[in-house]
Amino acid sequence: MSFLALDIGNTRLKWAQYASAHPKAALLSQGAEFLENIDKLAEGPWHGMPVPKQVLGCVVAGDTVRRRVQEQMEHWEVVPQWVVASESEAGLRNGYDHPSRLGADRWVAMVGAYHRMLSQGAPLPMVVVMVGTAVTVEAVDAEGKFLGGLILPGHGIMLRALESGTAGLHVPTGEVREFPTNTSDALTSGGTYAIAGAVERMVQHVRSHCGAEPKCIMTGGAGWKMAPSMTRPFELVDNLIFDGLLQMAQRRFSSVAAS
Ligand SMILES: Nc1ncnc2c1ncn2[C@@H]1O[C@H](COP(=O)(O)OP(=O)(O)O)[C@@H](O)[C@H]1O
Ligand SMILES: CC(C)(COP(=O)(O)O)[C@@H](O)C(=O)NCCC(=O)O
Ligand SMILES: [K+]
Repeated sequence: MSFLALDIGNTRLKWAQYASAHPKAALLSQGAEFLENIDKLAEGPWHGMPVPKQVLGCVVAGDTVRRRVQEQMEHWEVVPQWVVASESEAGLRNGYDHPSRLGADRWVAMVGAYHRMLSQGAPLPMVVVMVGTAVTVEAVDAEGKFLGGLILPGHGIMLRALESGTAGLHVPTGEVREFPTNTSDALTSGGTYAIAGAVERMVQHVRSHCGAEPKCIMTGGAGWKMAPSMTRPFELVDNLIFDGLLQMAQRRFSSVAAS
């Protein structure tokens, strides 16, 4: 009866198995694999897993990776569904010029964030930050309209770009400091505050556009690294994408999920 949620980013595949396709369903098992290890899912972490009844995922790592993951599910005879961002789904409306060109992970994370915010009280505008390979900073109004968002390089990409574009920046990872006094700390702090600064600008944009203080919510594999350096309180959520996939799955599979 179980439901398998998949979040395939540019660095890692994250998976979570739930008792059913419902936001309140019990989490049965979960894991994460770097993309170089995804060809061993069936013989590794997924070996002996009860056959899921439904699979819903989002993938931004390209068609080859998606096919490699599908191969790991062939013995299950379940047809996975992959989210494509649309004009509207699960209470969200998509303000992108070309809605389907919005990264599926961004769309799903916003759905998760929106329902989380609604469950906590009166509707508020939101800033949704996802810190993964790349960093995305989304603006959503209190009615669930995605207004637009920023894409920035993540920590790793920023460091690699600086290393490859200069002669003198090959140093170990440093600490975040207000006034860095060595190259390692200068690089680490520069990247962290570049992200924090971009987020702060988006908070200002949302506040003046919506006329209300936004709820700020952050997720992604490197979210914990950013949390202490933000200029305002952020709710750090383990995986907004799984929350969003459960919301979408409940609506997409409702007739079967009820049985
Ligand atoms: N235990 C960890 N394993 C992998 N990446 C981690 C870990 N902790 C932090 N990270 C950071 O998180 C980023 C990957 O986050 P993730 O959400 O998996 O990205 P994506 O969704 O783009 O694949 C990496 O850039 C890495 O710096
Ligand atoms: C922005 C992203 C690269 C983020 O990827 P991630 O860091 O999650 O691996 C991904 O959402 C993507 O490829 N988006 C398509 C372009 C867009 O959203 O405009
Ligand atoms: K991601």
